[in-house]
Amino acid sequence: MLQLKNISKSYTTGDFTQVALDNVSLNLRANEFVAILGPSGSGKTTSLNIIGGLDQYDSGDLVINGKSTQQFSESDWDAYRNNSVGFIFQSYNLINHLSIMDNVEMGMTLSGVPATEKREKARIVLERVGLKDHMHKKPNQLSGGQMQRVAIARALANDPDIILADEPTGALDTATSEQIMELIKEIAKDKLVVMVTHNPELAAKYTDRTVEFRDGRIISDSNPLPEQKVSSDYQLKKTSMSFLTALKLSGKNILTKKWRTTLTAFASSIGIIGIALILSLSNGFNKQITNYEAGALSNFPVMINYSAVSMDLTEAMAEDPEDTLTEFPDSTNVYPYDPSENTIVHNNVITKDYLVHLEGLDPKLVDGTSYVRSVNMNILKSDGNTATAVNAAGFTSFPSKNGSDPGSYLEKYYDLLAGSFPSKDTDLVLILDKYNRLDVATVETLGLDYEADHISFDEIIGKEFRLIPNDVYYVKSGDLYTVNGSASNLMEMYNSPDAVSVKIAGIVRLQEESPMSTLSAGISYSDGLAQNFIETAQNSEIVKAQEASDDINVLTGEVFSKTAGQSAGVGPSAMMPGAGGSSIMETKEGVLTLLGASSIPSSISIYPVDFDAKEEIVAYLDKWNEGLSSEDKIVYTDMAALVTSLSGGIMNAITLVLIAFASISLVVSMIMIGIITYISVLERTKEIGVLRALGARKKDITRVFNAETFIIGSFSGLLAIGITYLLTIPTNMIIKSLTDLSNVSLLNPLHAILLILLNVLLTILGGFIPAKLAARKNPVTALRSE
Ligand SMILES: Nc1ncnc2c1ncn2[C@@H]1O[C@H](COP(=O)(O)OP(=O)(O)OP(=O)(O)O)[C@@H](O)[C@H]1O
Repeated sequence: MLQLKNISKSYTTGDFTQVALDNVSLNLRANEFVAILGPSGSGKTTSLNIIGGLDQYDSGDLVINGKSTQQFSESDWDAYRNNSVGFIFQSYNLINHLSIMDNVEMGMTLSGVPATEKREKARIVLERVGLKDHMHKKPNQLSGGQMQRVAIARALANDPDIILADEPTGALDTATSEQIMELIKEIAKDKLVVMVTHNPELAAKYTDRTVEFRDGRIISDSNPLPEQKVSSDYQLKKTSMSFLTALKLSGKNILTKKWRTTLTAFASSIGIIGIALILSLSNGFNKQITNYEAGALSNFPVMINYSAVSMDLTEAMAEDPEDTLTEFPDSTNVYPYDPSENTIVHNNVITKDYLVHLEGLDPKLVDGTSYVRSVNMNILKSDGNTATAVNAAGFTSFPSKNGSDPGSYLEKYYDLLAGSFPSKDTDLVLILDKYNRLDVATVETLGLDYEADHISFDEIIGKEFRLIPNDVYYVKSGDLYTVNGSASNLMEMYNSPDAVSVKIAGIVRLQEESPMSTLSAGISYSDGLAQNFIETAQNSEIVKAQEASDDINVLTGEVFSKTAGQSAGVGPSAMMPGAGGSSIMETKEGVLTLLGASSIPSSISIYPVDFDAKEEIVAYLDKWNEGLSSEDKIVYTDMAALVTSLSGGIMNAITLVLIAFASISLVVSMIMIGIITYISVLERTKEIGVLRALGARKKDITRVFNAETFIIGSFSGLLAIGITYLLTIPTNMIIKSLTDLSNVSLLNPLHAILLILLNVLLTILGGFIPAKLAARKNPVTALRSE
């Protein structure tokens, strides 16, 4: 039971106001077939749209089953159209990209009818309209009459109380019109059917009642119904389109324009491809750097030198760290300052306790430790007849590890070219550079022909030197000690039973795949050898004599000119045997160290097993410094950290700049998506009208277009990532040929996922305004569009 009470409706276009309905009152029975007749422009369609809730009246009231609609909200109208009204249009208004079945189901989809029930109901109504065999076709595969049957099935599917038909046979031939009218008449048996028609014969033949309009007013009614009191029990079931339905709808629409979508997706993927490539390169380079750290740089030892840079380098480089001074002042004054206050060099005083602390370091973290000891080991070599002193300045000590074979570090990183790795303290190794070169000074030390073009390994393996203990090496003459010097004496010393024989056990070279070397080429000995020498030296006569004499150098007889604290004489350069000897000889401590009285090394290098171990080692070293005054701290140098913090920072900066550039194309693609969506809105205007007529809310329309941009965004994101993965192949080939680094371009899967999400978000944003515009479209105008 439907009542139109004094309904008026007018349309204003510019200054012109057209009254479409003028105070129309009409009572309709719950079960009758009403024809609305009248000349063109008399207000027939307007009244139908108002009855169907597609258009809203200006004044009056539409009463549905006794319930006034004056207070209806937009969603009430949406629900009313969906629950209670079925529309049949002259031009069918089917959604062309959906199958017949989907078209019929749409109203039920909007009201959330479960899938199986929906399918069953659609099947029943399609059978009823005689389209059982055409269910899976698309609308454009049907004849006009069949399409109108689909429209009737759609109107019936949700079992509404009211069917509104606007010239349903207007586009059909006479025979088909009759069939359709029969169908509608049959429907009208248990429903209210209101049909607008221009054809009085059809009206007379099929309908129960004719209402005639003219100039927006009813001029005749063949079977009027007096006003009746109806109690209101009218309930509405709200509609809502799930995002999945929106996706399905837009997905099917997109399938009808595959090429356009693909091209759009490709164009909008370009920005993401740019960013993905940049990220993959930067990620790859960072990985290379990390590998480099873990490989090459992990082999960089943590060094505890006599002097170290104690402050943050950057801070030290700023001339005025407190930022209190004016640059290039106009002042006529000079400002005195003490540069030592800003000193960045820290002197480490390594003590026995510190060495004990180092012993507590977990051996699993270290490959080896090497020490620089400033002791002058008395080394002689012999050609069989004469012995000569060897300048051991070029000798280095290779890293070794407590409790392991002396050669374990070398075995890990070096190839054995001849002989064997050192297995005892008296084994020396000869380290060659990657070209198998050896500097002539070392060749000479070995007693070989340094002018020769090449020297066979055989001539080197087994070369012998002898270490002469202080008590044999130095003789007392008067109050002083001298080297037991003449040539025959040297031979005698060489043959002394106390002399320790050391031999070149093997020739080694850094492994090709090994990280870079920090050991220099030349003769290298184990720290055990130096420790043994020092142990004997500590009890030697000359050491005891020097310890007893505070101011006289027992070797030269000179008076010490400096005390230890005063001089830089105990620094590493001065402590190097043979180098800077004059300076070291100026203090008692220096001379004692040189003679082997001190077991404290001047410098320690700890070789970590890997990069993580290095972090732990550094943390362990930091522990020592806790609570110590800055002077007493032992400052280490972590070369690897210095290198990596610089390279990592630069890499990140470059990445950011490049991403900023690539982002410009993202903005462009956003605008493009906006345009494409707008075009889609224009193309789908009719569909918007149909959906609104079926009860879709404005929100649902927005959702349909958001779903469309979601699909395009996901597709273009996936496309971008796919293309990026493909592009990394040639990129890597080019980088490999240019830099010899392999697999540099490497897209992090997490970045890939984030970029896809970003792209989806941006496309939805780009299409947001057109989607909102679509939702605002007036359903009546949308339905009229072609
Ligand atoms: N959206 C609109 N904007 C402006 N005027 C409108 C609008 N819709 C309808 N009208 C006007 O309202 C009047 C009634 O239109 P309506 O479509 O109801 O007529 P009708 O009787 O259905 O005509 P026809 O038989 O030609 O379809 C007409 O003069 C029409 O121009």
